[in-house]
Amino acid sequence: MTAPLADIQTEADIKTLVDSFYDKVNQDDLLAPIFNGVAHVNWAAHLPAMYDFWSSLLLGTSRYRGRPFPKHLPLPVDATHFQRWLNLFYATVEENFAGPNADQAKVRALNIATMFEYRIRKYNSLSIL
Ligand code: HEM
Repeated sequence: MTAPLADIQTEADIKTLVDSFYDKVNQDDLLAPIFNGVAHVNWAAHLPAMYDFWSSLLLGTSRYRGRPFPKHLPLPVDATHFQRWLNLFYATVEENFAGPNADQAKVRALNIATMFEYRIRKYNSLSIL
């Protein structure tokens, strides 16, 4: 029998979550070209920003002070990309963790992805008028 999974509780857990998630993103046929081909993401800077982001949301550390939405607005992404992003994120959480913070991670991701997708779609439809 395998041991039950623990919840997301420490900075090391946040790092596991973020690193495992972006490993999946980097192997994904739909998302990897956006991160690497379109946005040319500097992973050495992006990963620490994402540790801060998830640490703020899940551990209440308030370390993240950025505004993520503007970085997403110019990207060529639609609901398909956000659905894939969520699938990979949920899979990462469920492979590694279980508990209230793990559930919270999925809820926050779903809410933010839904809001980003809506705002990008709205912006793109208005700009062709
Ligand atoms: C289609 C899905 C998504 C794509 C393709 C995407 C792509 C990107 C890219 C290219 C960046 C900029 C990295 C850089 O600074 O070079 C970024 C930053 C970021 N993304 Fe996403 N993203 C997606 C969804 C999400 C979602 C759902 C969330 C939140 C749950 C999120 C949170 C962030 C945050 C916090 C940053 C850092 C912004 C900063 O530097 O302050 N992203 N993303």
